Amino acid sequence: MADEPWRLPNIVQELAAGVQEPPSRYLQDLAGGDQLAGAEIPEPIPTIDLGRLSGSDGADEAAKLRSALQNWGLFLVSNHGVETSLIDAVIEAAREFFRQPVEEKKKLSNLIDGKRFQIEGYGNDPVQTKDQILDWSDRLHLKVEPECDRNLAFWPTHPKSFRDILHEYTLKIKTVKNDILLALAKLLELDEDCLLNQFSDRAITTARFNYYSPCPRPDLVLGLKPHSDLCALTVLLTDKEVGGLQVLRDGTWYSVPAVRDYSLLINIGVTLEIMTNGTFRAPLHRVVTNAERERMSVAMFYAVDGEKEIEPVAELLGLKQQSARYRGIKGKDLLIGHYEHFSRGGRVVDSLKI
Ligand SMILES: O=C(O)CCC(=O)C(=O)O
Ligand SMILES: [Fe+2]
Repeated sequence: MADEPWRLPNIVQELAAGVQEPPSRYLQDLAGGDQLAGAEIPEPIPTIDLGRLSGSDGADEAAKLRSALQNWGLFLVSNHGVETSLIDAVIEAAREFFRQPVEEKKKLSNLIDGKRFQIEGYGNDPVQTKDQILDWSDRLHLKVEPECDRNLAFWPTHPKSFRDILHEYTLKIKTVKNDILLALAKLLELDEDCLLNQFSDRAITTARFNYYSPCPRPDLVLGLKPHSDLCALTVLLTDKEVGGLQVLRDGTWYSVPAVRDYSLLINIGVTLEIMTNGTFRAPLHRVVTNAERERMSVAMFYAVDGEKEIEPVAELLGLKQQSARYRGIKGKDLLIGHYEHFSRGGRVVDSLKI
């Protein structure tokens, strides 16, 4: 089956350089009158001061966080302690990587023998069915934690600083993730480390560098199809100048403006939706394309150990006297389910509801 040519999508950057019109496999079916241009967001995505949230006078920030989670499943954090110079360096290193000729990048291909898909490496997401609508983006996906499991063969050597910068960024963002998990547990009135403890030293963190080439038909083509992230939390660095991310609320796609001030965008993933028994919901989001400008983003995905059973946290069920609304599932099986649903634009978590 690996020999079926439809399973091997093009590198979009290559395609974009050579075609006037996107091939039919990239065109959305907009029969229902859906439009890709999103609605203007009615209020800004709340920005939470992470220093204050974690301190003793964090009540206002906690209230903001609660409302952001209820309304969007997304929030921004400022005062997070990650130096602006490091953030700039991450973006610049990613830009340098993507600026290389496609042939260079293909040396890190995510296709084994040019055929079989694996998660790590440079390329596209897997194609599951012949009629799957493809995304107008390329990405480099790397496992960064556990550190001893890094596959350095996939880590770029150009620019030369790439590996060191990603290593440092991994260390810094981890503290942000930890602070957020502590705050979320507090919000749920659980022991502070109740959520944090779900992540063992075998928990998997991946970094995904997304590159969206300019697309001649932004009215018909998506950069990334609707999905919810599979992990517990995503920490996203979005392009400072070019917007494109949209989030679904009450049936409407809202455009999330580009983040210009070094805040980090935090996105709840399905693992946390299950753990919190649906109290925090993983939002559906997608990325639209831009006719003139390239766009980039860097996502850090915090998942659990593949062998861990993901299920509603017992302490929470006890506290709220709730029964579990989701079936338990192992981290590695959630990953398999994720890609099956992803190809159809659905959420694996909906199949786990009791
Ligand atoms: O590019 C973006 O803004 C979002 C990327 C995203 O949703 C993802 O990588 O899961
Ligand atoms: Fe995402």
